[in-house]
Amino acid sequence: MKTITELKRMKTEGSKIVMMTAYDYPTAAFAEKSDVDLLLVGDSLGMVVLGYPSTVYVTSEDMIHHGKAVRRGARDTFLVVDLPFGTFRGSQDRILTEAIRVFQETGADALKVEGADEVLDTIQLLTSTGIPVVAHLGLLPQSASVIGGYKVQGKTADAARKLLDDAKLCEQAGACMIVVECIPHQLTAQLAAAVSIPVIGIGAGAEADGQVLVFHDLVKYGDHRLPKFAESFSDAGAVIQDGIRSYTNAVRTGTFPGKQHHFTMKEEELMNLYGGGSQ
Ligand SMILES: Nc1nc(=O)c2c([nH]1)NC[C@@H]1CN(c3ccc(C(=O)N[C@@H](CCC(=O)O)C(=O)O)cc3)CN21
Ligand SMILES: CC(C)C(=O)C(=O)O
Ligand SMILES: [Mg+2]
Repeated sequence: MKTITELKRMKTEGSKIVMMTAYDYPTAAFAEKSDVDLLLVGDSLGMVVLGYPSTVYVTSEDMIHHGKAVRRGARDTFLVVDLPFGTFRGSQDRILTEAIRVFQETGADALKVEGADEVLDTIQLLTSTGIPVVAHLGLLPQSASVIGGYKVQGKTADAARKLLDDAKLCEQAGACMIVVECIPHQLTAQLAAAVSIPVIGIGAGAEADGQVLVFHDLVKYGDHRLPKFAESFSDAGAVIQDGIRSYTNAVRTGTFPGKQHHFTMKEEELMNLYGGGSQ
């Protein structure tokens, strides 16, 4: 497993860090086999797996349920789990109780929280408790209703300056990594240079220290529209559709099940059955 120290060295050496989301056991196992550096159990699971219209309906129970499955599939990959909407605000007691529960029950290596400002205290609190924290800046899906949708962030000099300040403050608060979402690529370059912790981008250009993509986007699994920044590297949706169509066809035309799928009763038992069985 890549440790934080190794991920930091990758940043310095300029070797790109590969991260993807996973929400279940087989996907996690595939990712580990494919030598993915970091796995994220994103709260995006609410949208791509559970069918909610946004991530705000996701609960800690959801994150724990999927986090445990991913951990079982990838025991040797650095695992980040999102803290869902509303769980890292409020009293320190409440935040700690929630975070400790998710951290312990999933066996995650780090937890991710969206935002800076008031969230900086959370980053500090969790880090000082012994929970590594990944910060998340730029487009914050949990605040989409406030921002007015999924829009590119940091496009003006003022907004960019604020994001640069936030990134430094997240590092100072103890964050071990930063995910930046939907920001101009030039700003990503500046951000990555401004902090010594890895900056992982999504919709943030090639200048980030690494990239993260949602699993369902990168293999095209589902009927959702791909965000503009996403790329699908295979067409799992089409393969799955084909498979299901072939299955329905085979059942209806009688080609499945075939002889090779049959279980067979011994001839002698069959005779007993026809003959009325034991007398
Ligand atoms: N399938 C999926 N992929 C993701 O990357 C993802 C989710 N879901 N759900 C949670 C968040 C939300 N994300 C999103 C979703 C959509 C856009 C999007 O549609 N953006 C516009 C650009 C907006 C602009 O130009 O200002 C686009 O056209 O892609 C961006 C981020 C990223 N995350
Ligand atoms: C888009 C990534 C960074 C995320 O937070 C998620 O998948 O929930
Ligand atoms: Mg998320």
